[in-house]
Amino acid sequence: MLNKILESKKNELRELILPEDKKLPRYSFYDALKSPKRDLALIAEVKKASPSKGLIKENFQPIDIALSYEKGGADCLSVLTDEPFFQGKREYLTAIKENVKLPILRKDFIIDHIQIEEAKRIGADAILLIGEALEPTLLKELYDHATELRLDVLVEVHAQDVLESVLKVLTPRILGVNNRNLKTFEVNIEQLADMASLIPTDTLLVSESGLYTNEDLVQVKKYGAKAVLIGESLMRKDDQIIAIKQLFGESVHV
Ligand SMILES: O=P(O)(O)OC[C@@H](O)[C@@H](O)c1c[nH]c2ccccc12
Repeated sequence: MLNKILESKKNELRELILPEDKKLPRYSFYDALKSPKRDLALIAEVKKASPSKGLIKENFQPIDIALSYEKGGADCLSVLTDEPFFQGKREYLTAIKENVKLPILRKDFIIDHIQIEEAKRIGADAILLIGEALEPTLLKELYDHATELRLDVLVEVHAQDVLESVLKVLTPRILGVNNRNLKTFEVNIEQLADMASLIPTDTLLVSESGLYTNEDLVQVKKYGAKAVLIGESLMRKDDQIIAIKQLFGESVHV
């Protein structure tokens, strides 16, 4: 699946026209994760569909979802902009930026410098770079480019050997371990425990994907995660404010 997505992305980029720079406000993704509202920072994802789950949200209202995430005390947002596989749109990100004051991660498959410029113009505060999708040299070049544009970078890896090769070329300020294998879609939370000892002490560790319950959060925190990135389990609920509170084990009065 990952290879299929990357092939399609290459074709998409041939036709990419850069949007105008809307000069939207910028917020620090890193700072928000560094001083979270709870003992574990939350990056809440605005996600309509995925290749593994199909349509996740009927009657998808991206701005309403993002506003509820903000009210529920999310620290940052992640917004899918990939269209063919996740039914995302870059317009969703811009519309959310215009309505919500939280730092936003652009969730897409970035393989080229032009997408970094695009991310900045549409109002992203941070981008995602996936270790499994990029040669280490290109990963480093894209990382440096984003940093020059003052975008934060979430470097994501799934496998331990990929983590090792990434760490040879750079020390990311924020590192995400994706519990989901993007090739097989299998989820494994425990593998974070084995990888945690390899992560540099100054790097902020994010546990991504497949987190559904408060027990899951307690577990990844024990493994050293300082933040979690959650989409599906929040999106599936009718009320995202209640969904966040339940996930964090807080009492909900209805
Ligand atoms: O919906 P979940 O299982 O809570 O996962 C969210 C997020 O981690 C997932 O959407 C994701 C992680 N890495 C990605 C890379 C591309 C697209 C999507 C992703």
